[in-house]
Amino acid sequence: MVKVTIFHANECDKKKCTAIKMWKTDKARLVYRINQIPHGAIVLNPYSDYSVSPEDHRYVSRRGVVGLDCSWNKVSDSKSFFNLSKYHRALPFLIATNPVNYGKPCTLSTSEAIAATLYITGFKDQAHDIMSTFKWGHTFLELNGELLEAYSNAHDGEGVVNIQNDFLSQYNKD
Ligand SMILES: C[S@@+](CC[C@H](N)C(=O)[O-])C[C@H]1O[C@@H](n2cnc3c(N)ncnc32)[C@H](O)[C@@H]1O
Repeated sequence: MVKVTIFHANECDKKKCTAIKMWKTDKARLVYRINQIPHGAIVLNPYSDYSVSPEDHRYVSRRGVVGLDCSWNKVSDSKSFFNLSKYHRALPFLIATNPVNYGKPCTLSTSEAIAATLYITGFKDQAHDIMSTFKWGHTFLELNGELLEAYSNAHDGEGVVNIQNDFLSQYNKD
């Protein structure tokens, strides 16, 4: 089982916060201090130049994955948080299905971002288990199913980005 940690910035509407729901259902540990973040874990940073890929399997399995649950309005102020880990990663193109950002590309909830990371790095059962907590969770895995599967079969980050770019150029043609 992959260790899932979420740094909670206390900026959310608690009723809608997917991190709190993951904590309540024992799917994640919530932390409020930076020194509680496990060293060497993969930190999910939408602005990273490096993509999550199957090559991260080893780090995810040994050290876990970390999300930053903060407001999207403040996420660009969080560079110092994201720079804490050498292993910060962005997710490739995926579409959110959570009620707050339904249909938006790349603006995923913390739970969607963590589930997608687990899926791509080879922990598919845990990804399904996390999404099963949310009414809309199965839609996230279904709508993004082909892309997630293709990303999970890539060799490395470059391979993931190539799959994303091929998909987007095809999509823009149609
Ligand atoms: C900005 S918070 C918003 C949380 C939202 N309030 C909730 O309840 O889930 C979402 C977090 O998920 C991760 N995340 C979302 N989309 C991502 C992406 N495209 N690439 C990398 N991480 C992403 C990041 O850790 C980001 O800080």
